Amino acid sequence: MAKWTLKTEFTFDAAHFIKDYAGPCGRVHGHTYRVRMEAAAPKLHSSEYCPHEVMVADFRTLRWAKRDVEKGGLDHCLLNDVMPEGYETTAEMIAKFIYDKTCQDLPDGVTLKVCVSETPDSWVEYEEDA
Ligand SMILES: Nc1nc2c(c(=O)[nH]1)N=C([C@H](O)[C@H](O)COP(=O)(O)OP(=O)(O)OP(=O)(O)O)CN2
Ligand SMILES: [Zn+2]
Repeated sequence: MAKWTLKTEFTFDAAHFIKDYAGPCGRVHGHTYRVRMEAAAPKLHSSEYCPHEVMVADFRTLRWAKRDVEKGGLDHCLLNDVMPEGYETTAEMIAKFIYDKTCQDLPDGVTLKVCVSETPDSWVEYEEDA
C-alpha cells in the first residue's frame, strides 16, 4: 500500500541521572539529546492548526519535546523530575515516553517511530507493531 513517511529531527538539552546506576551515569549530568521522529500513514489528515487533509501529522505535533520545559517540552529540565513514575531516564525510556506522549495527539492510522541519542555514537529506536 502506498504511504507517506514524515521525518523530522531536533535536539533538546537536559540533565538526568539513572537511578541506582553504579557509575558516573548515576550522578546528575547533561546531554544534548537528538531526537528523530518518523510518522507514516496511507492517507493525509487535517491538524489542530490546519483544517485541510494535507499532512500525515503536523510537524508541530511531532516536535513538542524541543520546547522549553515551561512550555510543555523537555528542553532545559531535569528529566527525572519531568518524566512520570514508571519511566526511567535511559534513552530507551525517553524514547518510549516521547512515543507515548506524541501518540496521544496523532490521528488514527499514523504509525510512529522515535529515535533518541544521548551522544553521537549511541542511539535507540522505539516503535510498536502495527
Ligand atoms: N542502554 C543504555 N545504556 C546507557 C544509557 C542509556 O540510556 N541506555 N545511558 C547511560 C548514561 O546516561 C551516560 O550518560 C552515557 O554515558 P557513556 O556511555 O559513558 O557515554 P559516552 O559517550 O560519554 O561514553 P564514552 O565511551 O565514555 O565516550 C549509560 N548507559
Ligand atoms: Zn546520561
